[in-house]
Amino acid sequence: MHVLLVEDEQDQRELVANILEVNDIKVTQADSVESAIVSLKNLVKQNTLPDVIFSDWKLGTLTGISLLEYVRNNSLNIGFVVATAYGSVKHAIEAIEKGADDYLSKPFQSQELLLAISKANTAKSLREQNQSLEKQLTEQQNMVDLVGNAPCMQQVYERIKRVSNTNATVMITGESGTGKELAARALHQLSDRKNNSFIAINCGAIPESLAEAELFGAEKGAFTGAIAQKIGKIEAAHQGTLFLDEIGELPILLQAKLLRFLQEGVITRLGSNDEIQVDARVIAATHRDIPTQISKQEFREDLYYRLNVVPLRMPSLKERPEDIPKLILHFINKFEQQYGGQSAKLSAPTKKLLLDHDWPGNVRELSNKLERFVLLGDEQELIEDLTRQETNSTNFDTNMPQQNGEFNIPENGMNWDDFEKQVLQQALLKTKNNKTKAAKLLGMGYKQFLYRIEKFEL
Ligand SMILES: Nc1ncnc2c1ncn2[C@@H]1O[C@H](COP(=O)(O)OP(=O)(O)OP(=O)(O)O)[C@@H](O)[C@H]1O
Repeated sequence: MHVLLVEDEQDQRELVANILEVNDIKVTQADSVESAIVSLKNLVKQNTLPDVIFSDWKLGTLTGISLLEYVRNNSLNIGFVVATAYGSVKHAIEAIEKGADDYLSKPFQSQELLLAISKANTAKSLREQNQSLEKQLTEQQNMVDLVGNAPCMQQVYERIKRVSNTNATVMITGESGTGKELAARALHQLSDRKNNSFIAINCGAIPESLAEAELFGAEKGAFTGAIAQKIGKIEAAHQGTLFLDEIGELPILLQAKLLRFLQEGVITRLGSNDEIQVDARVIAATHRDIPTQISKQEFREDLYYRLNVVPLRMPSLKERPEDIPKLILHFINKFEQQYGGQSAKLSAPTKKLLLDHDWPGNVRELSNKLERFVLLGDEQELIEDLTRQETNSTNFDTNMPQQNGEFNIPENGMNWDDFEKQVLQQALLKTKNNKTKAAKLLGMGYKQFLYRIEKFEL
């Protein structure tokens, strides 16, 4: 332990220093508030702050309180003990009020001195622990949008924390609705770039003909309809984060241009020859299996390796059923606040249904269902919705490969895209092209359904 001892009477100071040193405590001595502050400044520079300051109350024309104020105002975490004259309770109270950890009335025994110093040292360590817990809490708070404590989610948080403050490219994989975008936002929030832009672009949602201008920008007149200069999403993310959602949908031509940006940090707007330096941290996400796309030559392998520097897999909701109760509470509170405070309560059997549900649409599906429940307050509707979905998923009256009411992958494999397209087509057929009903039939959000039927141009 290291103590800064402040006492203007030399005999007294040496006596106290002696007691401390005999007990293996390192002592730095000062004879006034001013010289104590000079010592502290030097110790701060050398990064060797004392653990405790033991200061006399009366120090020339000043008091130990001036030193205490200096320490606390400069947020120096040091234990502080004030030695007050015998019987001056007023001073003791003032010292404690101003943030001293303890006081000692003179004269004192050596054991009392050591005890007070040790108490102040403990108080300082507790403050240190508190600060570190608070810091962790703030970090957690920043990831507050991601709800869930399951071990697989803890691993996600751990990885997010570890890589957030680097510029490494992160490739987030996981089924639709597992929180890939939320994870990307958390990475941005926890980085030094947090005060700059977070620009998200869904590579699957822009028509191929406009994708280049969207990403890289375009000069006025670069193509028909380019009536003004357009700043692309990459440029807009300068000094911030660029989130490329559904990266697997990026047209192969643009994959080459994106690779160039990742390698050289420069872009060229459509219709221009000038190179523009852009400093953007790139995060990509996909629910598709990129290695399969690579084998079909739909995705560039070199781009994949450049993007997949840090892989982050978002677990499906099925993998973390223990988080469902927490998520239910979270969404009910969220939507109650959003739509004005009526209190929506779920009965135990409905909670059980939610727990047993398969959640093909993951957290997004849960969120959509609970939003509707809070809005309509109709528990029966929620129950019917959940049971209907279960029945539908086990009773395909279709020409799709199945046996005993259970879907089976044919021995010679199948084409997932064709399968998805067929399911979407059937949902539209069954609902006479009513997209809202078709989305509901598939347990999907309306937007998610639209995005998929646009993907297959249905
Ligand atoms: N862990 C979670 N905690 C709270 N909300 C979540 C969580 N995961 C997802 N959500 C919510 O679910 C919805 C979908 O999340 P998000 O858009 O991040 O998923 P995604 O994986 O990017 O989906 P997609 O692949 O379809 O784009 C959002 O409303 C989001 O707020």
